[in-house]
Amino acid sequence: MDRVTEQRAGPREALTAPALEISGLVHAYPDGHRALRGVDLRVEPGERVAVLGPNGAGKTTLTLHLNGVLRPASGRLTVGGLAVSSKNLKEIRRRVGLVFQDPDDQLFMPTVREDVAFGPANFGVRGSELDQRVQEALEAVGMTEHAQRSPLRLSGGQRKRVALAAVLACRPELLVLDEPSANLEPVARRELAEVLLAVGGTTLMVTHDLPYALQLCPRSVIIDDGRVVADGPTAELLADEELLAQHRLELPFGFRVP
Ligand SMILES: Nc1ncnc2c1ncn2[C@@H]1O[C@H](COP(=O)(O)OP(=O)(O)OP(=O)(O)O)[C@@H](O)[C@H]1O
Repeated sequence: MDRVTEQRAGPREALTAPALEISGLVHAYPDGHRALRGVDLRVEPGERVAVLGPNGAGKTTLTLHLNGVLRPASGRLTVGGLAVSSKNLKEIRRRVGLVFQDPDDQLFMPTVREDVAFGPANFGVRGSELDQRVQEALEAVGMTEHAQRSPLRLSGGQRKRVALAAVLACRPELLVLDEPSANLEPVARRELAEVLLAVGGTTLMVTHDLPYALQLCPRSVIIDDGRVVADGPTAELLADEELLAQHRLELPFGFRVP
């Protein structure tokens, strides 16, 4: 590991389960490629953590383990103290809300409302509670007035908001976002940042957008070649030019970490 900066001061509460704990996670794809080579990561409740790293580092592979889409070759993951395993999969999927990079992978119902209701309905939420969850999630992302429209007719930024609302309506304990700012125009990118800051909660955000990581996530981890190579305050990691260069990370031209 190039560098590990301990972000949290003081003794840890031994009795409080971490929001996410990953130890020794190894993943090999069927062709034998080892995309994760022993990842360790602990995220406390309420933390917002950016996952940074070059193309092919293993970031998406990591996120797909968090709700059991991929199974590890070895290692262990827990979410709120519960092991990610086939017997716990339903509860793990209730706890972990994964927002994919491309909202088209997530939205498939005739209307926005039905898309946002789909997840909680699938977890058994019905009637007035379902209505309330849908309404709250649409309000949180500023899409209430579009509830009856087809997701197909929305802009890319609006579709991203609906995909986020669909996950928020499930009230996940851990929100996982894969490239939330990708393909967004500057205004939509800023508006989504405002939504994410207002939503709060424990969040893991994979991104190549380093200023976005700085704005939204006090802590970042850098993954390269299937391993965590740095973990610390985002401002400190992004101010370390040598560290960034070593892992093919680059701030936009002229951007200075305040
Ligand atoms: N289905 C697959 N079969 C074999 N190898 C794969 C598969 N999917 C991904 N890989 C490989 O695993 C490694 C990690 O890929 P992953 O998509 O997790 O990286 P990433 O960090 O998310 O990259 P990017 O920033 O480009 O999205 C890469 O070398 C990739 O080629």
